[in-house]
Amino acid sequence: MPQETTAAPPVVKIDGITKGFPNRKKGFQRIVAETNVDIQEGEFITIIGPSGCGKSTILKMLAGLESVDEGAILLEGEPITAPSRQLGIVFQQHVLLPWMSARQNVVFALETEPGSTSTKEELRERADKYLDLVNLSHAADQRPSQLSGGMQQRVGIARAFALEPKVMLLDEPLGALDALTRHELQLQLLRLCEQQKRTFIMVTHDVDEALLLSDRILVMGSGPNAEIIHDITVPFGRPRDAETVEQDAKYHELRSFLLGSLTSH
Ligand SMILES: Nc1ncnc2c1ncn2[C@@H]1O[C@H](COP(=O)(O)OP(=O)(O)OP(=O)(O)O)[C@@H](O)[C@H]1O
Repeated sequence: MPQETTAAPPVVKIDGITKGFPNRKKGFQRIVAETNVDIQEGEFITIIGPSGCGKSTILKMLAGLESVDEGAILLEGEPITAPSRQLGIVFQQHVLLPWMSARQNVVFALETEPGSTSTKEELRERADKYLDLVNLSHAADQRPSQLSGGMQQRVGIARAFALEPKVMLLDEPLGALDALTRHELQLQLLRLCEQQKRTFIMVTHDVDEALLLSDRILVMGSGPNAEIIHDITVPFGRPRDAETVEQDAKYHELRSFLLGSLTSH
């Protein structure tokens, strides 16, 4: 008898979605063409594409912050129609409460989580665990004004991760940082993601960041009515380190391919 192999059901299924917006000249303009993607639990997916092609729009639909026009996005088989605690978001810029310390900012997010039954002490421990994971234990008692931009971003990342969502959505999470801080945080994010074994969907403009962090890279063509033109499996094993990845011939091949596909559209 032939053995039947059944793939695990995807944690996220983007099932025939399209999306457009009202447009002053045309009445309505479709921004995202019909899109189908299956994402397995534990995968790190990156979406790249030319400016304005609809990357953030797709992420907002995944977050339940924007509705789909056609099709559906399913999280473990259930349509995403509103934000939920299963879907964490890290934006380019974090709004931290300026009168609270780094730790209090994380604890506050945990306290306001619906249905939380944890004690103050447990929440504080969880906050400290995630601040430690982003190397910020030493700054836990400092307020945002006492922290650098990179440190503030790390508090934002710790806060989102501490909520322990099933899927973490990252919209240009390191986009506002200088090159050196950005590279440091890429390495930290790589370690954090490999430890966490969660599902990640990230939007970035940075091809190197995409190659370092992802298992799959979805390349969008230019809009309007943009489609995913490539779905690339990144061939580097895990755990990864930047030096080994950057020395791999396949890295340079993929990098040129990705840069070429971004500039040719
Ligand atoms: N709420 C909205 N109303 C009208 N048009 C919108 C809305 N949100 C996005 N758009 C339009 O949809 C298109 C895609 O926007 P989106 O922000 O998703 O692109 P992007 O690929 O993330 O761009 P970038 O790389 O520059 O951040 C743009 O033309 C934008 O003006």
